[in-house]
Amino acid sequence: MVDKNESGNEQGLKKKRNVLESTQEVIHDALDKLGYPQEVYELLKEPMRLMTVRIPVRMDDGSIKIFTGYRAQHNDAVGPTKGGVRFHPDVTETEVKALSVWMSLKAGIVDLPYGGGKGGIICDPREMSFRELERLSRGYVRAISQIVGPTKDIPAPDVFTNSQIMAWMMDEYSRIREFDSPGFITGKPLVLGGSHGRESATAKGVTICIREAAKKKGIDIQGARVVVQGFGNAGSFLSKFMHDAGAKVVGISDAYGALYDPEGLDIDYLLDRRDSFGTVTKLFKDTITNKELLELDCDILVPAAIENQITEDNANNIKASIVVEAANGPTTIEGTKILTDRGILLVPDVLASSGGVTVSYFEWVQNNQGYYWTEEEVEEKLEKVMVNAFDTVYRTADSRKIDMRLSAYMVGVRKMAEASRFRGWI
Ligand SMILES: NC(=O)C1=CN([C@@H]2O[C@H](COP(=O)(O)OP(=O)(O)OC[C@H]3O[C@@H](n4cnc5c(N)ncnc54)[C@H](O)[C@@H]3O)[C@@H](O)[C@H]2O)C=CC1
Ligand SMILES: O=C(O)CCC(=O)C(=O)O
Repeated sequence: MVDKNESGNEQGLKKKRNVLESTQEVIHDALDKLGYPQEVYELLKEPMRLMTVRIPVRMDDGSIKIFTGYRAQHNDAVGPTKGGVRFHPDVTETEVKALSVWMSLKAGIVDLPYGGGKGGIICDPREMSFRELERLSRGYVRAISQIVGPTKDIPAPDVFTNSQIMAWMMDEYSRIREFDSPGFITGKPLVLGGSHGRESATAKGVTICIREAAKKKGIDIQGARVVVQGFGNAGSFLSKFMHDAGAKVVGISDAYGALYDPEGLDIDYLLDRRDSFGTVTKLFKDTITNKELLELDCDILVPAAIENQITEDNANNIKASIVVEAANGPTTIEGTKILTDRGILLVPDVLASSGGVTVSYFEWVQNNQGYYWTEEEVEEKLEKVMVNAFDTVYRTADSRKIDMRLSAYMVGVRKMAEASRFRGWI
């Protein structure tokens, strides 16, 4: 049977089914290399729980529309599950499952007391009003309220969700439980118990990984040419950080196209003009495609949008020396192999994009203790965590002569495998 989503995008779904299968392949390899038996793989290859919900929403024109949503909880042996909620027309069950597995790996790599979770709703928020989005966000929380909570599963922002949506979700959960529950969700506005540094945390973590990878490759960030796919939360902050560090951001993109200037784009202007969904290219006539963007001549390429962007079809045309994955799952297994064989240093998603969940953890800790940190404290702690994680994954790859994705999976999977064993699950 074809796993069809609302937009009927079967081809997209086929690709996304591969996302879970690819992840399973690498987990299998990682567990094998670590000497775990097959039963550990059987436990970790899929989320332990998946909830599918149907959410009726009153639209502004008075009609009722039913949306489908998911929440996947991969493994909670280490602690409560944690991960973002995505609002996107191409969301599928398979994608959400894979995203929850990646969250477990991230938590393992940066050593957080969490397992992985992830949620998604099939919808296009770009075509919904503010109030429709509020009703959808609240409806989703009501639908999943039994399986989430500050000590069970803690959501956060992801593609096309933001701090306003987190605020509505937190408010709805607090109403259901009848007490204020800031620790139910992270990525909140500062006035509702959000953390300094969360909004830019994913990009900050990616920036640290780029800096560390550049050192390994002998590339000077000053003057390095950078291409960033996606100009939302991850991509726009990253472009700004790279620009401020003296790099030349020569290409950026959004869902509608891409901009290229070999002399460097005016990042401050683009940041000023982008909308809340990370759209900016619609303002320009002279655009290129996302496909062309990925193949531009540059030193550092950062996919910061969606899955399956670097595949066997284009990996041979990538010109960057370093690819750092801010997005989840932007490179397929085949793409990874081609880039690695070509000597391109690939810093995988589960490491590179783990700054977001790290500062989400800091936010949750602050909510739990009711004591809030300064921006400097958050930055300092994030810096330490990311440098340490990069170093561990790089050294494992180097000593075992494997690519950084496999090494990151080995680092990431170990804690949950051990925790599952101590709990007597395997
Ligand atoms: N926001 C966060 O804290 C984290 C995000 N990520 C990952 O980073 C990636 C981007 O997420 P955010 O920046 O948060 O999302 P966002 O919603 O803020 O921005 C998404 C960007 O991707 C573009 N985009 C959407 N569909 C596209 C398509 N089909 N082709 C090309 N571009 C497309 C959008 O136009 C926008 O510029 C995702 O893979 C997400 O899972 C990973 C870790 C944490
Ligand atoms: O901040 C979080 O808890 C999760 C972020 C996320 O969804 C991700 O890293 O993909």
